[in-house]
Amino acid sequence: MLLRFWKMHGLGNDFMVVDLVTQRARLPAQKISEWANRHTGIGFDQLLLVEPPTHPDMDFRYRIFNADGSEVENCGNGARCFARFVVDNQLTAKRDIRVETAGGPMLLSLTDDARVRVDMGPPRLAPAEIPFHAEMQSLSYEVETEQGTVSLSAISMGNPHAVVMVDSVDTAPVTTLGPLLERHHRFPRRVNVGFLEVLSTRHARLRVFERGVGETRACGTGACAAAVAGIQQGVLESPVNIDLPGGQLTLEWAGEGHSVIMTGPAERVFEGRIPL
Ligand SMILES: N[C@H](CCC[C@H](N)C(=O)O)C(=O)O
Repeated sequence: MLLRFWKMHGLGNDFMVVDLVTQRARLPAQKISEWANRHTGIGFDQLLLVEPPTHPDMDFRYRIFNADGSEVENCGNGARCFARFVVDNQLTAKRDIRVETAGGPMLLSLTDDARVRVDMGPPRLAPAEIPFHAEMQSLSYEVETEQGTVSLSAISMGNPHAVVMVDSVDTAPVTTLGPLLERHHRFPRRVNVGFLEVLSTRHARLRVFERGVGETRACGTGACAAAVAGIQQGVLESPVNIDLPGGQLTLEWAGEGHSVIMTGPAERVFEGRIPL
């Protein structure tokens, strides 16, 4: 069969998006990493699947696979593209779309200025929920690595994030410390690693070494985790604009127990079909 898909991106974090509501297909795991290859495949950071919901109060099931084929709990940039995809493909007439993910429910809303607003749900801060090995919950943790002791925040947006404060993202050790922390034994399910430079209480820069991918042009859940870490430590205030290499996201968070709200763009690049 030929599988229909859209190539999309959110601030350069790019996706293959597949409708499994009107198409019936089983996608073998090894196909994902083949298709993700930027030279011999389609090329993407993540594969996003649009599926019928398993819960009656949800509109869709939203599944996410990294380029290495690993299935993960959440993808923020992908959520905005998911909303654009299901509306533009007439899979829903709604403008507020409830999706179930492995990391919990989210509400996706198309805004008047063609951006997408996502209620990402509340961050999880308890070490066991991240998961992260620590004696007790803290705003930041000291983690021993081959490059010395690193101070970081550990936060889950359904998927695990480490946030490292840096003086400049331009000189941050993304390609050396990123992989060391991604696979650090204290993160038993690996971790996404964000490097956060605070410019003012309402503005910051961020680079992310993503679990299962490497550095991406943007990471939505990473921006959420960075905003939570900065607000908790009193160096950022809500709402905060975070500049990633691919562009800017706006994050809002009213504090522990409240959802993180992320707003940003979602673009379609092309439509395609691939033999399956
Ligand atoms: N690499 C992430 C999944 C994609 C997250 C990112 N693309 C986003 O926009 O949130 C993980 O393994 O948890």
